[in-house]
Amino acid sequence: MNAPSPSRRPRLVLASASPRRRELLARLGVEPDAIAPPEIDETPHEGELPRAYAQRMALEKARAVAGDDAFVLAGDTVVAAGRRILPKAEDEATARRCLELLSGRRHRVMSAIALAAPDGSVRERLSETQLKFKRLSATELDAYIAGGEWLGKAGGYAIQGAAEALIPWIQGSHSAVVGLPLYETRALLKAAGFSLG
Ligand SMILES: Cc1cn([C@H]2C[C@H](O)[C@@H](COP(=O)(O)OP(=O)(O)OP(=O)(O)O)O2)c(=O)[nH]c1=O
Repeated sequence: MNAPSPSRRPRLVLASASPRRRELLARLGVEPDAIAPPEIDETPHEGELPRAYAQRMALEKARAVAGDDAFVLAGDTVVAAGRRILPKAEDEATARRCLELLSGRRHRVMSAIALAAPDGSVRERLSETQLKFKRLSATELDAYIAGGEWLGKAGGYAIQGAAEALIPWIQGSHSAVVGLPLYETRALLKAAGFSLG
């Protein structure tokens, strides 16, 4: 293992542009030594299933960020309606289409994490959560869209905001839906030698 950093633990780079991942990591008492947004092609492969896609993305993000002497942590959160991978909503029309699809039904959120070690080895975990959206009326849908919280979110919603009031049922991990499954992340970091209490 590496020489201990001044914080007396291995160096850690968070390979993510997402402020939410940083905030969630802070809840484990971990402040990354550096943050490096990964630059990768996030296009799903033809016929790729949501779980495999989330795992591939987390792995590619971790590998895309050079670790030199540091561990690199990356995550990927995918909203799946059956075998379909819902897009990250970058415009209103996409968010609306996603929410119309999710309205009144159950869906899954796959949240994958990957931790690359300085020696090149990678540990991975996956968290799968099921959620149900209430059946959204046109007024509810319009109000949610007007709120703008969908921007940049997989599946066009953010459970950490107003959308939680539209979700009567969840089975799995709330933090995984927001972007970093805390239980799995803690386990991976501990297995890699981080002391997290
Ligand atoms: C479903 C859902 C997704 N999201 C977010 C989490 C992720 O940021 C985003 C899914 O996109 P990701 O590709 O997982 O992450 P990102 O592009 O935001 O950040 P990076 O790749 O740099 O780490 O959707 C929420 O914040 N709340 C939710 O309820």
